[in-house]
Amino acid sequence: MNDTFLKACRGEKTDYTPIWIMRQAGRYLPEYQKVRGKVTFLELCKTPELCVEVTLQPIDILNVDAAILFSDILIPLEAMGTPLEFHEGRGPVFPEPIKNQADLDKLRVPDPHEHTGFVMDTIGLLRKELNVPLIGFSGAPFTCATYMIEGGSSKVFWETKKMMFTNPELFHNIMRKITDTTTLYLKAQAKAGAQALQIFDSWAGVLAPCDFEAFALPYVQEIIRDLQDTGLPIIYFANNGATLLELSESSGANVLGLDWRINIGDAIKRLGNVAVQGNLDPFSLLLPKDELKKRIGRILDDAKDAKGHIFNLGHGIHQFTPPEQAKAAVEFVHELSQK
Ligand SMILES: Cc1c2[nH]c(c1CCC(=O)O)Cc1[nH]c(c(CCC(=O)O)c1C)Cc1[nH]c(c(CCC(=O)O)c1C)Cc1[nH]c(c(C)c1CCC(=O)O)C2
Repeated sequence: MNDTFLKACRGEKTDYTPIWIMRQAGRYLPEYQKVRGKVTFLELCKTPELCVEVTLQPIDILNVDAAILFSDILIPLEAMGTPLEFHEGRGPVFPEPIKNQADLDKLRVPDPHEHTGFVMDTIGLLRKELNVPLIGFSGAPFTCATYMIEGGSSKVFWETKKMMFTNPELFHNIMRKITDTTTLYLKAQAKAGAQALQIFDSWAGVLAPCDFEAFALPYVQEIIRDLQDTGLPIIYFANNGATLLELSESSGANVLGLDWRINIGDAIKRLGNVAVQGNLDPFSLLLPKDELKKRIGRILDDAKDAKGHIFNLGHGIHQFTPPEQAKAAVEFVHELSQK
């Protein structure tokens, strides 16, 4: 069992810097495309045997030090009772976005086994196959709320911010229900066998620090507090969150994910007793190999004083990235960080 990733999460000494890649299972891999060609994305997410297959693909192909459950942050939201669709080229769509309290009242806090049993089944199956740790995950309540309020992806978050500022009570009621759902969902993943949990706050960076503190952070803090009895390391990734670093640390997470917009050494100087994960710009995988290697070396060097460093990209790998570049990056991290 390769436990380098878990050691780094806990801030323990490791023989080398572990690496995994956000969205490491996905469309940039022809092996994924082949499985995905036979089913829709949601069918894939709901078929444990196929989820196991695509979760394992990058472990073998890239030689990464951790696996991440194949699923999506929107799966538990659909389980709350709101229809979810994925449209080719447009991403996720919630055709019935939450507009008022009556819309919210129609949604439940789902039992994770009854409504998302396929996720727990996938975790159980994966643990029998894996020789690296398995990361479970969810979205953070704010990021989840944006999808349910906007009805899908957004650039300006008009509906979300309008609700925050003109009907904060409804906004907080939505956050309450998503938080209760998320806590139960992550606890169930821990019980099913996940060995670390990552909370993705992809859109946290669109908030002013004061609004992040008032509308988003308390719910993340609550989830992390309620997960303490699982004993699992928790990774909190607030994308575009360089201005939110100190607040993010107060989430109580063991590890903070960093995007590429901040120098990792500067981030570490601002933080206390927390490990960091990141932070190579996903697009720098397109650099010629010698330059890619130099960049990786610089990040490893800048992170040398970290309480623990897990190498990763600063956000998900782009779908047109050549897989051999990702493979080379993993090799460079392992080679350059060898103690
Ligand atoms: C915001 C968000 C989503 N999903 C996720 C986030 C947070 C991370 C981030 O900020 O990138 C998280 C996610 N989505 C997926 C995983 C699987 C595990 C892994 O990282 O390998 C994880 C961890 C699979 C997926 N989730 C999705 C795909 C592509 C679906 C396909 O095969 O067509 C995959 C592999 C679809 C998805 N799912 C989501 C969107 C916006 C989209 C469409 C955009 C796109 O197509 O890239 C919501």
